Order: sequence, then structure tokens, then C-alpha cells
Amino acid sequence: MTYQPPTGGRDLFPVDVAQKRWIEDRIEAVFQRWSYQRIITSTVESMDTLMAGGAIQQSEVIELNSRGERLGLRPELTASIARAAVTRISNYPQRLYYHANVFRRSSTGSQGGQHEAYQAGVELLGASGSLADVEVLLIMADCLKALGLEHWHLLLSEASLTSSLLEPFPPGVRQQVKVAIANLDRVTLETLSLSNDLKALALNIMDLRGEPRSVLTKVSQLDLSAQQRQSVSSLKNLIDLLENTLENPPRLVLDLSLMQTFEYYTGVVFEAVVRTEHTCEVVGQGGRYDNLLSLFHPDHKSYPGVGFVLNGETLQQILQPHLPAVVAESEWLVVPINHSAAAAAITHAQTLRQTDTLTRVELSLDPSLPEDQLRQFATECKVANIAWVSAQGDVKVEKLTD
Ligand SMILES: N[C@@H](Cc1c[nH]c[nH+]1)C(=O)O
Repeated sequence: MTYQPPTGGRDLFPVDVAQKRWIEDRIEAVFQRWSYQRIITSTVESMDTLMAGGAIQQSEVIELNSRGERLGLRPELTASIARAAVTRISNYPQRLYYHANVFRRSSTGSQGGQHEAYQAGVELLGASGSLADVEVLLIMADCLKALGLEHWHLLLSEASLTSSLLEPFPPGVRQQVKVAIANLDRVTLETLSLSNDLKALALNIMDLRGEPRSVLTKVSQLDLSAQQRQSVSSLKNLIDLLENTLENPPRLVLDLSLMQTFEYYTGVVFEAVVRTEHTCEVVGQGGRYDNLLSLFHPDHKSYPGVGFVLNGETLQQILQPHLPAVVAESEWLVVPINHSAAAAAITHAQTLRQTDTLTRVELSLDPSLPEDQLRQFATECKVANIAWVSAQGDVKVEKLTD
């Protein structure tokens, strides 16, 4: 018998749940104001769905021991929603939102473990173009505002542009180059066996981060294909729209070396980053994935998609000082004054519960407890009133707090 959740798993106690709800309620209100509808997909999916045609590494997914069918726990929801949408939905665009737990493999614990996390996000399916991209970015900004987060950075990039810039690198070292660029790791770049031209190109790409307009100017000076020019111009369009529509705009950073955990992105990709006293935390991330839905469509019909998620635990940590530190207290403790008053006390408690506004009513479960002990218990638990109920149904109200 084990008494602990598995490594990386978490039990949420009432205060944690109250804090999680505080965050989710605010985010959900924003999603609904943008006319998104909630979708719930299965926690367990086939490995084929979860790996989204290889865009998600098998090593990220916790596989289940099942007979025959290869099943796993979802490490994210975009692939599941793409699967669900193409099999059941025929009218687009679709605006869907979710909040749910996800599971990823983590390296912590003696045999490695799972990491369970909470995400809230949206997927806008069947819409391409800058307007759809801006819509999801504005929703993310609205959510952060609703949570009271004012100072954050928006890191933007374009997945297809970055991968096409990396194409000249031999496939064998491309991933290492990509990681070295993302980590600003010049030392590793120097040690890779690359021609001087390729080293210079890698250093150039590493430099493509900073204030959007100056980065766009630098990119335009590279020798670009027509397709790459098209991506640069969509990025420029998006940045113009964002700057004209975001209230209290976050600091925008264009970072063409931004690396995403999943490989299904085909267009704009982004991260919302909050700088805390000691670190920078990614509170949300997302992007455009125009090839994902076709993987699941019976005729491989293609629909574009764009979305993002906010990371529950990270938000909870950052917002800690502003979150409820206690759970909601009971308004009433209903006490049967002796054993024969039990039925009358239950009836009175039910009457109190049936009022229009939510009233929290606790029943005292041990009629033999002395009055003083009950009063002390109620005061410690910040119960507002005690109702002392007799067998005849007479009620004496004692007010404890205002
Ligand atoms: N599913 C992605 C975020 C995302 C939502 N939509 C598009 N991207 C993640 O978990 O990081």
C-alpha cells in the first residue's frame, strides 16, 4: 500500500482548489465573453492521437498498460480537440475552450515520474489569417488582465520561417543548432562541425530577437525566398494589428529562435512571460497549426487552427499573494441540543439551505458535546451563527461574528 500520490502527482486540498477555481473562473468569464464554448475531451487517448503524427514525442507521453490498444494520458489538449472536431464538427469556424489536467513524463523521482498540470485554453478552428491570430492573442491578454497581471512580455515568432531559415543546416546537426540558437549558446555552435558560412548564418539567426521592427528589418536583409517574404509580411501585419488593438500593450519581443515543446506549429508561435523577482515564468503559450486537423480527418481534409493555453500552476505561484488564503466559511452551525432534537435540527438545517442565495450550513454531529466546546469550535472555524434546536423545533439563534 502506498500513501503518497505517484511522483509528480498532486493532491489538491480545499484552499488549493479555491485558488484554482479563482483563477479558472476569471479566465472562463473571458473565454465566454469572446463567445467560446467549452469542450471536454477524454483524459485517455490512443497514442496515435496523442503523438499527433510525431509532433509530440513519445517520451513526453505516459503510456498506459492496456490490452492490445496503445493508450496514453494526454500531455496537452490541442491534438485531442483536433481529433474530436474533425470527426464531429462540420461548420467552421469553431471557438472552443477548455480547462483540464494534463500529464507529462518528468525526469524527477527515482524511476522518473509523471507531472500533472492544469491548463486552460482556447482553440479557434477553421480560421486562417492575421485576424484569427490576433483574436487568440487578445483573448490571452484579456485573461492576464482579468487575473490582474499587468507586466508581461509577449514573445512572438513564426514556426515555418524559423524552420526554413534552418534548412541549410545538415539534418544531422539541425536540432543541435536549433537548441544552441534558442539557448544563445555560442560555445556549442563553435564546436559543431559546420562551414564558416553556416556558422555565420547560425549567429545571424541568433541575433533575430528583440524589438519587432528592428528584427523585421534584419530579417528582410537576409536572402529570402518568396515564401519566407510572405511569412515576414504576415508577421509584420500581425504586429501592426496587435499594437493598434492591445490595451496597455505588453512588451512585444520578436524572437525567431523561440522553441516550442511541440512540433505541430506552422505559423505564428508565442509565449506570455512574466518576470518575477528571481526568474522569468512562461504563463502561457500557443500558436497556429494548419496541418494538425488533416491528420485526423478521414479524407485528410485540412482546416487551419490557432490557440493557446495558460499554465495553472505557474499562475497560481505568481498570483499567490492575491489568491484566497482560506476556504469559504459556514454561515450556520445547527446544533441539536440533545439526542431527541436530531430530527428537528436536520429539518431546520434543510430550511436554511433552501434560501435563494447560497447559504453554507453545517450540522453538529455529536449532540452530547458541551455547549462551550461547540461555541469554541464554531468561533475557531469562523462560523457566523449557531442555531440551537430543541426536540420541539424551537430555535435559539446565537450570532458569533458580523
Ligand atoms: N497545446 C499547447 C498550447 C496550444 C494550444 N493551442 C495551440 N497551442 C501546449 O500545451 O503547450
